[in-house]
Amino acid sequence: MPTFEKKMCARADLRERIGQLPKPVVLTNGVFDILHRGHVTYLAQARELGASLVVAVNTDASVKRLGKGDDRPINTCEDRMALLSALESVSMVVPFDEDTALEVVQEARPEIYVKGGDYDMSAIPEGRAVLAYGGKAVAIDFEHDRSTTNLLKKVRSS
Ligand SMILES: Nc1ncnc2c1ncn2[C@@H]1O[C@H](COP(=O)(O)OP(=O)(O)OP(=O)(O)O)[C@@H](O)[C@H]1O
Ligand SMILES: O=P(O)(O)O[C@@H]1O[C@H]([C@H](O)CO)[C@@H](O)[C@H](O)[C@@H]1O
Repeated sequence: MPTFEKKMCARADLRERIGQLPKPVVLTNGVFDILHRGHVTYLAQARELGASLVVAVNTDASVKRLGKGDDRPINTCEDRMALLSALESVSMVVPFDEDTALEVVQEARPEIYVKGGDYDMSAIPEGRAVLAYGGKAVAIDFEHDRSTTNLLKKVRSS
């Protein structure tokens, strides 16, 4: 097993493994179906806000429920987690099967919760939960105009 795959954490081990990470811990969540420059820039910026970055990744079943398309996700949860684990900015990845990452946030209690600038922190359950226990919720502005959906459109029209 490549060393980076050790960053992949089973959901059942989250509480124990998060306690071993340097603080402050930054946590974010998402689908990350086809990794692109917008994602990696955003993750590098998120990591800069703290000492460790944890990424909670939607399981394949939970991606299906988000309604991004019948053929999504393109990459399995295992593969999406492995790619994220290989990034220098990422300290740990964990899957989640719920509709939101609220339970992950409540279990991990990160000092800082981050999403891309397309989200209003006070309007999402994860952001509200972190603010309620005195943590920080930060929206990071988009730096590159990229999305998995647009990449797929490009591939399909070529
Ligand atoms: N271009 C971007 N710049 C900065 N952050 C981004 C960018 N694209 C996505 N993000 C952030 O990365 C996380 C995961 O995003 P997501 O997987 O939804 O990306 P996406 O490429 O927009 O996907 P999709 O097209 O499937 O909706 C989210 O927190 C989102 O806000
Ligand atoms: O990659 P996405 O589509 O940005 O990820 C989603 O984010 C949602 C957000 O945290 C608001 O709750 C989350 O609910 C959803 O499960 C995806 O992770």
